[in-house]
Amino acid sequence: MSNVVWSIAGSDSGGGAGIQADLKAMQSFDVHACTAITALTAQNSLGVEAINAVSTEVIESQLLALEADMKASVIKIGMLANVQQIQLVAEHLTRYKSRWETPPLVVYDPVAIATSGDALTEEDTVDAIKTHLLPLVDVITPNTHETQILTGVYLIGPEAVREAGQKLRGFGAKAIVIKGGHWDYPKGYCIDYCWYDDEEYWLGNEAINTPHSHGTGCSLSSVIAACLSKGYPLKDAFILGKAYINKGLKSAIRFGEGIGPVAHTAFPHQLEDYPQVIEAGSWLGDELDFMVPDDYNYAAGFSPIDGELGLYAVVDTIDWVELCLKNGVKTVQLRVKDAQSPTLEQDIEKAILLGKQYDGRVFINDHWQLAIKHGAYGVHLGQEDLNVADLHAIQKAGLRLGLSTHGFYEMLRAHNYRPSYLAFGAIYPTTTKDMTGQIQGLEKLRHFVPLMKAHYPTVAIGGIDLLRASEVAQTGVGSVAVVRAITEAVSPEQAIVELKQAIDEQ
Ligand SMILES: Cc1ncc(COP(=O)(O)OP(=O)(O)O)c(N)n1
Ligand SMILES: Cc1ncsc1CCOP(=O)(O)O
Ligand SMILES: [Mg+2]
Repeated sequence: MSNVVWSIAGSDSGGGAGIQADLKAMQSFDVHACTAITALTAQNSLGVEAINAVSTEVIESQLLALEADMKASVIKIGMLANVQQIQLVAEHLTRYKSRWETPPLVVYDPVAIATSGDALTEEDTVDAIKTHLLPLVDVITPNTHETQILTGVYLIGPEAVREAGQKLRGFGAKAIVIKGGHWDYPKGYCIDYCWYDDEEYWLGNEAINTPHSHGTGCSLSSVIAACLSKGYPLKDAFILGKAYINKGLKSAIRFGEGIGPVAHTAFPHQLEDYPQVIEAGSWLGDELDFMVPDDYNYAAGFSPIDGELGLYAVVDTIDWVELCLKNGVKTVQLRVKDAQSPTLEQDIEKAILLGKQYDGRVFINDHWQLAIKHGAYGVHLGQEDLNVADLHAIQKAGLRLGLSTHGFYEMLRAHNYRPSYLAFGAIYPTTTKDMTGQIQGLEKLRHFVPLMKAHYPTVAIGGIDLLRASEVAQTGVGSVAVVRAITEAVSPEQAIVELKQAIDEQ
């Protein structure tokens, strides 16, 4: 995918919102932003004095120039000043979607200007948006006010938010992000909602108390567009957008007499800036009336691990466990995927004993009941296991808990459980496990590590061989987990020595 993103939006002479905000936000996420300007607004920190719509001819000339040479992977749309502009943009999007070899994703932030020219309050404008534009939109990002204008639903609680989302889908938008910045429910919190592919995602954090929030909507949707262009799934783009805005609000300052703009900083690497993933049973989940499942079983705060995990061998037999421990691997996981294996329990028991004999940390994958029964050092679980494993029992037995994460949403979900370590993957393609659509790459690992390293031991896994081990270790990740780099090596003993050298483990 190309990292070219277009912003079709209005210029804000005050530099805080519109095209100006879009360019800064996209720059922070390292994509190239092109623009097609729809209106020249005259505004400052005190308000909008005029909206000077650009003619459809001039907009079209910008779009044609970009199309000829700099096609976008994602197109972000902001202010459209009148029905003619909406129709023109819809016509062009229709062509891009049907003719381009890689059709662009469309992110639409329906801007309602609050003073003169109130773009979204004209009935024919709203009708044109619903009829012409929304069927072409992949992600719509309205705030509370814009959601109410487009759907007629007043957002008085989570059910109303879901209903509004459903209406927007009914108009054709494929995915919905409803921004809760003006919602104040529960009091003092900012809650945002995302829906796509039949799943809903809720994020929340304490509201950040600043008047200087001009341009947050434009910036959030621009970050979402940039992250989609970089290949992040929407739930991760949503998280990163929120974290970027939170970080920007904390350092926002005024430049005129009125409301200052949200600050544009950089990729958010402080966990404190990130929102919470809201799950059923949590305090925020209760406030939002989320249904708590019958087998609800939440526990947080698992036994800590002293230091980093270093070279981490993930193997499927007792012989491999023994070979690794004997050759100085200090972290080993027994990963038996055949739950019907007749020797399962005896293998787990033996692996745990070997761990004690060689003073190694032996984790058991999946089979947490047997891990507890035989007193393992720890268990490793996936995200789906969080819904079914008895986390209380694992915690009470003092076992360490390692959790898999594939992206930023899962990372924050895992953080709700305060596990003993976090694994991130798959870094590269692998043949050991089907990781289709979940390859993270080194760039995302470079963001994961600084974000989580201060809070957890970190592990990178997936497709890591001897050649790649040092570039992975250079990200600062505390552990490199491998299967084939050891089990398919000509000399596994030699591979262990070389892998340890590559990750600089003494
Ligand atoms: C260190 C480490 N990281 C990730 C995984 C994957 O675990 P999971 O998501 O539970 O998938 P399976 O391994 O069960 O297929 C792991 N095992 N170890
Ligand atoms: C279990 C697992 N989880 C994510 S990738 C992976 C397999 C890693 O195997 P390899 O090191 O052979 O690529
Ligand atoms: Mg597992």
